[in-house]
Amino acid sequence: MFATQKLASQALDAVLTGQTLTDALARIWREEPDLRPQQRGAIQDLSYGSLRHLGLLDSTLKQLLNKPLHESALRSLLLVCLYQLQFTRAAPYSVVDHAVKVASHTGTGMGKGLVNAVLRNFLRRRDELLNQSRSTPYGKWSHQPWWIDAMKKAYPRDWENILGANNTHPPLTLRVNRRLGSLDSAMAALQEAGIEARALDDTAIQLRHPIGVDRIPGFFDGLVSVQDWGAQQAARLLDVADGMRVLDACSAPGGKTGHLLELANLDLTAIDADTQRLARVADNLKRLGLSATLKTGDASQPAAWWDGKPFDRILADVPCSAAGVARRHPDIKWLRRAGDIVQFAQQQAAMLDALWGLVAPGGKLLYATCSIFPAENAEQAEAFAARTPDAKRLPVSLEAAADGQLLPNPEHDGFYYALFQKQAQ
Ligand SMILES: C[S@@+](CC[C@H](N)C(=O)[O-])C[C@H]1O[C@@H](n2cnc3c(N)ncnc32)[C@H](O)[C@@H]1O
Repeated sequence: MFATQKLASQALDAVLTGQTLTDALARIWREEPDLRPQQRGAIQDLSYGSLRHLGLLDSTLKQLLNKPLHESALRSLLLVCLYQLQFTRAAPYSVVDHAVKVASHTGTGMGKGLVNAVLRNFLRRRDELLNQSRSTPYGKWSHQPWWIDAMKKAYPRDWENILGANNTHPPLTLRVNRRLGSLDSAMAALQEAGIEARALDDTAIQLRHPIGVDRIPGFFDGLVSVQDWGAQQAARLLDVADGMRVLDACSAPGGKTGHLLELANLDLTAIDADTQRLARVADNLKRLGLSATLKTGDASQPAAWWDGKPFDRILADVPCSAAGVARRHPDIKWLRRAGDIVQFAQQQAAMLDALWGLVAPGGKLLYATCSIFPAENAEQAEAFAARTPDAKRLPVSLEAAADGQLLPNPEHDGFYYALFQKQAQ
């Protein structure tokens, strides 16, 4: 436990000083190549879990300290330990013993006594401390106050469900490749492998317990892909047919590119601004046995990569705050600033305007985000429709959300879709 506790604290500390959790963990895997898979799993569980419940843990730690703790490495260690004591089955004496040892190797090494006292005090006063922490929105919902306020304002009925859903473990959903099999064949393969699952519709299968892709039957042969149910709506809504010229303008890592190509024989161009991420589109298509033209490019500057031939369909799955997938990336809850939403919205508007010029008359553009902030979603779509006379807004036929806004729940992540058709002039 010594190594996992120490390295999870380092990952948490990196996020609290501004790094993404993905980058923080990647650095740890690089620097500690000898970690066993089980240890890696434990480090992930501890760092993800601590970030999920950070508001509660932080509020509790503040009560246990007589004065603010400026040594950030020590503070992160205590937060991870409180997470272990409250949310895992680790034996309390072992958590405390290891934490004291980690503290002697952490920062100035002066925190051993403090760690021991704080953790033992927590064990003695747990209920009283947690009740007090949960009496504030920050402690109760483990989100930044501006985020909580924004959700209350945007979703007066649903905000508590949304914040609660953001703190749960995300579901793992598969998309059946209908070119290579059927829902029934995929369900049968799962059953044979002893993996409990249920169908969400005629293509999506949710596993009861998330597992690694190496254990999913048919994954490496392209029979199924991992894709949230909410994300699976994009390719359906775009309504593609054989022979169409299609642009996937922000394509990496290629989840929706692959789905589009599974649904019809398309002349598809996949763009992404990030060349390294674009390589993942190539990998995904290879696994599925599908192909597209891949180009590194900026969706808001098509002059640099467009050949001048209009597209029948464009998917604009734009970069966004990712607030709808916060449970998959709990660091987002702490790294985002309110001003980021405004910046994302400006970038998205520029992309929409630039891409609209590439749509053929009668063609369609689907605007998509994995956000739940209205500035990136409904307000963005309304503003675009208002300033674009030849854009006709089409209804999105989503059972789960007539207005195109899916909110995170046990079945799917938070997503937004708005569909526009270009009117012939
Ligand atoms: C939401 S992700 C796309 C997910 C992808 N459509 C899928 O389903 O797998 C947004 C992508 O936009 C890319 N991106 C960011 N800025 C961009 C820009 N100016 N032009 C094109 N792509 C951009 C990012 O690199 C990222 O891969």
